[in-house]
Amino acid sequence: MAEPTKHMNQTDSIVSLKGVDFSYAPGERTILSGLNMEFPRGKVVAVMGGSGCGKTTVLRLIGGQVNAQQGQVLFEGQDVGQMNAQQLMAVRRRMGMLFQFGALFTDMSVFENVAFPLREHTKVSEETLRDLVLMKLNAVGLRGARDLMPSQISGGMARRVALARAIALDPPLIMYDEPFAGLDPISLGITARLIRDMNQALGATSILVTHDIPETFEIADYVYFIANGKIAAEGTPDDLRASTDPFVQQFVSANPDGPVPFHYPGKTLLEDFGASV
Ligand SMILES: Nc1ncnc2c1ncn2[C@@H]1O[C@H](COP(=O)(O)OP(=O)(O)OP(=O)(O)O)[C@@H](O)[C@H]1O
Repeated sequence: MAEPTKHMNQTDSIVSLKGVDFSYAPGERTILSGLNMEFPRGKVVAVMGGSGCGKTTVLRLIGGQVNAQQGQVLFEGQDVGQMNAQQLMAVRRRMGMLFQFGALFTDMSVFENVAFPLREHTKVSEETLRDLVLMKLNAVGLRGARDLMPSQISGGMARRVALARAIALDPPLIMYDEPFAGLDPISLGITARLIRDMNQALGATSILVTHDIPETFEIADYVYFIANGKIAAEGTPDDLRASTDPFVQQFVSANPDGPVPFHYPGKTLLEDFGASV
């Protein structure tokens, strides 16, 4: 197993997880156990791993939607788990979030979707708001689509609108939960490139929860693999491609079986069918 955070600059992380233990309810399965992660400013960091390993849970911990039972989740040096509702609201303004499938408000135009966080959280004039929204839409190539409704645009375009909305308040941290899910290969490539470019343009830090190895390795500076509640492997995409660790190999080569088993634990074939195959 890799040593935690061995390549990371711990002194300038926007988010740090330190010895985090988490389960959804007392006595329930431990999802994360003694987890240490660093998310350095300015970087794109991917969080990968098998289905149900706790990737989205990491984002929820950072956003303060759930709290660790042990350890600390630091955002800009402050423990998110210790914040009151008002402090949480203030820090969430500094976190852009692109949810799984990037759901848009279906009864609002593309323009109004991107304007929403600005209207909610700022008191800018209509004129400034218009300029800000058009700038964000321009950045994702959809300035011309401002008056369309979500039902009139493709899935790939919707994802880009959701991205423009996530960055509307110029957050220093952007979290993406499965940003590539359900996209065709071209939209997928465009979205990946936009995530990288937005990070650069905003001087932000991006956390990317995803299953898509090729796109992720193309744009991430650093990758964590979670398994069994811990960091099973970590490194730059080049480190991981060169790794001989069977766990990393299974993911990088997309093998269905390996250290991460294909079968959910249960009865043996012999017990279920009375025969071994
Ligand atoms: N609200 C909840 N209450 C109880 N258990 C939950 C809750 N949300 C998630 N879980 C469980 O916690 C585990 C981790 O879930 P999580 O969504 O973080 O996984 P993930 O790695 O993001 O999975 P996927 O890649 O399939 O989206 C899963 O086993 C899931 O069933």
